[in-house]
Amino acid sequence: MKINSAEIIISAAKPHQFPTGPFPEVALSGRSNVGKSSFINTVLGRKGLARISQRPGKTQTLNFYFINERFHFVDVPGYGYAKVSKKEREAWGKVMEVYFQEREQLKGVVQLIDIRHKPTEDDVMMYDWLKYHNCRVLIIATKADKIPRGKWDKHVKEIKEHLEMDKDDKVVVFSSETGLGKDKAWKEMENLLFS
Ligand SMILES: Nc1nc2c(ncn2[C@@H]2O[C@H](COP(=O)(O)OP(=O)(O)OP(=O)(O)O)[C@@H](O)[C@H]2O)c(=O)[nH]1
Ligand SMILES: [Mg+2]
Repeated sequence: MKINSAEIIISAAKPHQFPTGPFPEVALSGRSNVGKSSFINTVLGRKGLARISQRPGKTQTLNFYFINERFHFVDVPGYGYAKVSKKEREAWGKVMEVYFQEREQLKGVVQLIDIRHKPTEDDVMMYDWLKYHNCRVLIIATKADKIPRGKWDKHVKEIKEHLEMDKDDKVVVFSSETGLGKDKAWKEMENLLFS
């Protein structure tokens, strides 16, 4: 996809701040530090657009990016970050629930998983929860530059098995470092957004 324009339009802390336009959107989900913001920057070819955290758990709002005046990317705070207080976690849980359950513009979720490790309990819970709510999910197996190419297939197979993935959901091997998988990721995201 050719990117003509990409800008952040709002960092929303509450549902009433979500943009109300008719544009379709995909949300990025995944553990803290897995590489969601990096993924956004890489696929858009905009280096500093989404902030890359030095400290995990930094993204504490739903960040809406408006692309080509046609669709949204939504950067969602990472789960599995222990240093956030229980109260904060619960408040966030509510915002997220409203978002994933009620957002009509949401056409699919891109869930990032670190290709090096088996999906964590949090990863499995998130995937199950999304499936329970009938979301279409694209799995991005990211940080592929960190393991040898010869191991990719085996790790992808493990991800599929651990998540007990739907036959219809796809896995794309990806690296924000090298740009590997960018075209495939776009093909699948366009499919979610526009079909
Ligand atoms: N080698 C390598 N490093 C990556 C890749 N993607 C992200 N990183 C690094 O992983 C760290 C976390 O990346 P972020 O994009 O900030 O992760 P995030 O999921 O947005 O994190 P939160 O916003 O805290 O949930 C950064 O140091 C990135 O440079 C990748 O594909 N390969
Ligand atoms: Mg982030």
